[in-house]
Amino acid sequence: MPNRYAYLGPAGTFTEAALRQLHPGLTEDASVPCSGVDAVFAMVRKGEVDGGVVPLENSVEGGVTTTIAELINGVPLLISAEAAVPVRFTLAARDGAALADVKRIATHPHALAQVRGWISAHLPEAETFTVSSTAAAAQAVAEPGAPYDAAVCAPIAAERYGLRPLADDIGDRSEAATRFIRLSRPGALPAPTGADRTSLVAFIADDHPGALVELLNQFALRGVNLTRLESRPTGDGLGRYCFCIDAQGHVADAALGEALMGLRRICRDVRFLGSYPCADESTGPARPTRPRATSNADYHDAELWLERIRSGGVA
Ligand SMILES: O=C(O)C(=O)C[C@]1(C(=O)O)C=C[C@@H](O)C=C1
Repeated sequence: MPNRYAYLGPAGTFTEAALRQLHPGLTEDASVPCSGVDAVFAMVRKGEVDGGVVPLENSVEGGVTTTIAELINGVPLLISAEAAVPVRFTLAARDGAALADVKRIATHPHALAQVRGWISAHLPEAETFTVSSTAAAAQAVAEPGAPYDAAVCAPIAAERYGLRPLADDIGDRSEAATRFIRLSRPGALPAPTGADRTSLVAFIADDHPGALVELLNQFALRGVNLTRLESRPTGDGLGRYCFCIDAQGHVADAALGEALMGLRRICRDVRFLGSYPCADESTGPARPTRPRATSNADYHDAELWLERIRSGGVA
């Protein structure tokens, strides 16, 4: 049986586009739409599917909080792949409706945040409503007696649910993109490709001046570039945070491996979330020039040297 993947549905979401980018040719039976990000995590955790695709962050609106909270808490899952999808929004309505008829607009909260400027310029009187996804908004608008007049969704969702676009490309930022991740149950990691990313969550041991700097130094000293740093509440009380970190490189790289060992020594807990190939340059800054002496060969040479002097050899 082919692998089955859960995703934030229904059909026509940007998440489905990400799933298809990661698995071109995936059949309808092998893709399982879920009504929420938490439902995707639950299906993967229970082993009902082989993996799941969820949004992680958007270039305009930032992190998707449900995804981040699920990654931090509960039964650990691994990120085994990522995809970057450009997001272009359409305002779509039932056939026969004109822009002037639109009084109630439905969409996903992240999508709403990306089209706010357009709505206040073109439909300042319209009320907005948030639903579980952009495609769920399109589906709701298409229903007879729908409570909404229009949906902000992907052009493909408008088409799938038989809606007519009233305005295209209504995003306030034309270059907006969302980064999606594929979740897997813990198991063998994807092999290093030379352009990988590693994700983790660090929980500092005790709050003290410089605690965050100490954490960051583990990467800086070893020439490891970070592509994302986000503090999130641990849920244990006000003022308690953990740090979600994405770093360039694979855990199999000596420098990154040593940085993780450093974190393990100084943190209360470190949740490793996976090493996986980078989607493309749009998901992080261009590869930086590594500082001197942080390559795998440099680390190996230093390890051999230490072994030699420990066993009484000549340095
Ligand atoms: O609703 C969708 O179509 C989704 O895939 C979710 C989502 C998000 O969570 O950010 C994905 C991309 C867009 O930024 C808007 C919504």
